[in-house]
Amino acid sequence: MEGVDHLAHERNKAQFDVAVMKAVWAGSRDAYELFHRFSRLVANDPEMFIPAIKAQATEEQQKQWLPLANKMKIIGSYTQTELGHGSNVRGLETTATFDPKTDEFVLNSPTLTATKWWPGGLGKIATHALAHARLIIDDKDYGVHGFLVQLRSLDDHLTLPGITIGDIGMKYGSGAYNTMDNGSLIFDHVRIPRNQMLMRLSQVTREGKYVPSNVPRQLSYGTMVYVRQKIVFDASIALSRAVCISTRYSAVRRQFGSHNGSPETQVIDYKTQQARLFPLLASAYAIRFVSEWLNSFYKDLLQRLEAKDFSTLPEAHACTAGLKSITTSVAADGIEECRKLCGGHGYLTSSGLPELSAVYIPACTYEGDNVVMLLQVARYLMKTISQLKSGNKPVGTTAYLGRAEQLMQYHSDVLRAEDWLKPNVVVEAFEARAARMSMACAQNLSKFNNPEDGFQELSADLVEAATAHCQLIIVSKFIEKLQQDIPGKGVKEQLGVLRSIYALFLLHKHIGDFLSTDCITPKQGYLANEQLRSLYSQVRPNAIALVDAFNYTDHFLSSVLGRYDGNVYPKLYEEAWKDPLNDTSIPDGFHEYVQPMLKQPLHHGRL
Ligand SMILES: CCCCCCCC/C=C\CCCCCCCC(=O)SCCNC(=O)CCNC(=O)[C@H](O)C(C)(C)COP(=O)(O)OP(=O)(O)OC[C@H]1O[C@@H](n2cnc3c(N)ncnc32)[C@H](O)[C@@H]1OP(=O)(O)O
Ligand SMILES: Cc1cc2nc3c(=O)[nH]c(=O)nc-3n(C[C@H](O)[C@H](O)[C@H](O)COP(=O)(O)OP(=O)(O)OC[C@H]3O[C@@H](n4cnc5c(N)ncnc54)[C@H](O)[C@@H]3O)c2cc1C
Repeated sequence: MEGVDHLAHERNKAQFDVAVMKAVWAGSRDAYELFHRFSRLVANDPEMFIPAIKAQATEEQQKQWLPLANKMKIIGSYTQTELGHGSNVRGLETTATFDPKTDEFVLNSPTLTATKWWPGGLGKIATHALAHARLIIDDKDYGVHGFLVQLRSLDDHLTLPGITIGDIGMKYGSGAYNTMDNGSLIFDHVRIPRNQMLMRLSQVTREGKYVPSNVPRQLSYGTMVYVRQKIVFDASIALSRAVCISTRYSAVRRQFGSHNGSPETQVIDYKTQQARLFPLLASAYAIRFVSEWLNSFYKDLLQRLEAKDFSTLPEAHACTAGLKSITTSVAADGIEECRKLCGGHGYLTSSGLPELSAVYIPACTYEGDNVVMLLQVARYLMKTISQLKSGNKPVGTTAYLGRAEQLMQYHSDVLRAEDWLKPNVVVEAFEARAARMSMACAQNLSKFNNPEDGFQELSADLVEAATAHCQLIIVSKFIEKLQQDIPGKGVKEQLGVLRSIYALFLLHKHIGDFLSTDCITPKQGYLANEQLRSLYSQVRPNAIALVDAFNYTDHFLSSVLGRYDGNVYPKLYEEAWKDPLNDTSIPDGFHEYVQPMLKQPLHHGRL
C-alpha cells in the first residue's frame, strides 16, 4: 500500500485554501518558502550565548568576541543559574572581585551553593562562559554583572587552572535533552582581565571606580526578554507538532460503532475527542499569532532602546514573561493530552510524543519558572492600577485598565449562542474578567500595612489575575490578526472558527472566574458552551487540512501515528520490528536464569 494517501478523503473535505493557510501559519509567503526549504535541510540548533553578548557588551567588546563566537572559534555558555539560586537572580553567590594591582577580576565560588548548575553546553563542550557574578570592589557589593571567562584551553580543550567543570547528569526521560551537556562549574580564584566584564551598561575603570549605567539597570536582563519571546514562538511549534500527530491519528483510528458490517467510527468523530483536541488545535494557531505580535513588539522595543526611549521596557518584560509562562504551560499540558488522545500507541516512542514531551516540559521552568513569571506580570498590573489614581493613562496591553470604572459596571448582553461569535462581545467579557480580578487583588492588597506581606499572602490570586490578563492578550491578538487582509478561499472563515473555539474554550474552562466576577450569567455560560459544540462540528471536516497547513515533514514529526499518508498500522508493525529485542527469538539470559526455573520439578501440594 506504499504511496496511497489514506487521509485523502479527509483532505478532500477541506473548505478552505490550504496553500494560503500555509503562508498565514508561516507568517508570510516568503517565510513559508524559506521554512519549506530549510525544514527539509536542517534541524533546529538554538545558539545560547551570542544574544547576551550583543545586549551587554560594549561595541569594542562585541568586535572582539562576536566574530569568534559566530565563526565557532569559541563556544559560549550562558552561565547564570547556581545550585542554590535560579529564580532569584539577585541572590547569586559567585563573586568577581576587582584587583587594582593587576587590573583583573578574581572569580570565586565561595560556597557549594554558589556552584554554577544547569547552563547548557557548559558540561563538556563550552570553551567560554558568560558567567554572572556579584561585582565586588573594595569590599563593596555592586550586584550581579556579566563576565566573559575562558574555561578550557583552545589547544587541547582541558579545563584551565582554578576551574572545575562537570556534567550534571541524566535528566528526565531517556530522550534528546540528555544530549545537552548541562553543566556544573566551580571557580577557585580565577583571574580574568578587567575588560572581560561586559561593560555596555556599567563600567569599572582602571582605578577601580564603578561607573553606574545611565540607563535602566533592567537592561542587563535583556537576554531573558529576547529568549522568552523566542520561547513563545517555540511553544507554537511544539504544540502544533503534537496536535498534527494526534489529529491525523484520530482520523485513522477507528473504535466501536460498526453497524451491519460498516466501518467502525473514526475516533475524531467522538465529541469528547473533539472537545479535547480542537481547543489544542485552536491554541496552536492562537500561540502562533501572539508570538508574531510579540516579535514585532520586541523589534519595536529594540528600535526604541537605540533611541534611548525606555518607555516600553516594563511592558515588554511583562508581556514576554507572561506569555512565556502561559504558552509553555499550554504546550506542555497539550502535548501530554495529545499522547492520551492517541490511546496506547501514543505511549510508544515511535509515536514521537514521549520524546517531544520529555524535551519540551522543562520550558515551563527554564528561562524563568512559570509561576515566578506570572508574579512578575501581577506586579506590573498592580503597579499600573496604583498609578491610575495619579491620572496615568495605561497604554498598550493594559489600556483596558484605564477603563476600569466602566468595566466594573459591565454585564454581558449575550442573549443567543451566536452572540458569542461576535469578537467585541468576547473581548469585553475577557476585559471585564481580567480587570475585575486585578482590581480585587489591588483592593485586597491595600488592606495590608506592608505591601510585600500582602503580595505574598495574595500571590495565588495574583497569579490567577495575571493569567486572565495574558489570556486576554492572546484572544485580542487573534482577533486583531483576523482584522488583517487575509486572502484565499475560506481561510479567514476557518481562522474565525478557530478564534471562537479558542476564546469560548477558555471561557468554559475558567467559567468560575467569569461567574464569580459577575461578568456573565450562568445562562450565558451555558450558551457559550452550546456555541462551542457547534464550532467543533464546523472544524471537523477541516481538521486534517488545518494541521497540513503547519507544513511539517514526516521527518520533522518523527511519528508513525502522525504520518502524512495515514498509513499507520503497517508502519507501526515495521517500526516495532526494528527493535533490537526482535533480533533474536530467545532473549539474552534466558538459558542462564529463566530456563532453570522452568525446569524445576513441581512438588505436590506446594506452588
Ligand atoms: C540563550 C539564547 C537562545 C536563543 C534561541 C531561542 C530558542 C528558543 C527555544 C528553546 C531554547 C531554550 C533553551 C533553554 C535555555 C534556558 C536558559 C536559562 O534558563 S538562562 C537562566 C534564566 N533565568 C531566569 O529566567 C531567572 C528568572 N528570574 C528573573 O528573571 C528575575 O530575577 C525576576 C524577574 C524574578 C526578578 O526578580 P527580583 O524581584 O529580584 O527583581 P530585580 O532584579 O530586583 O528587578 C526588579 C525590577 O526589574 C524588572 N525586571 C525584572 N526582569 C526584567 C527583565 N527581564 N526585563 C526588564 N525588566 C525586568 C521588574 O519588573 C522590576 O521592575 P520595577 O522595579 O517594578 O520597575
Ligand atoms: C533544561 C534546563 C535548561 C537550563 N538551562 C540553563 C542555562 O543555559 N543557563 C542557566 O543559567 N540556567 C539554565 N537553567 C536553569 C533555569 O533557568 C532555572 O532552573 C529556572 O530559572 C528556575 O529557577 P530555580 O531552578 O531556581 O527554581 P526555583 O525558584 O527554586 O523554583 C522552585 C519552586 O519554587 C517556586 N518559587 C520560587 N520563587 C518563588 C516566589 N518568589 N514566589 C512563589 N513561588 C516561588 C517556583 O514556582 C517553583 O515551584 C536551565 C534549567 C533547565 C531545567
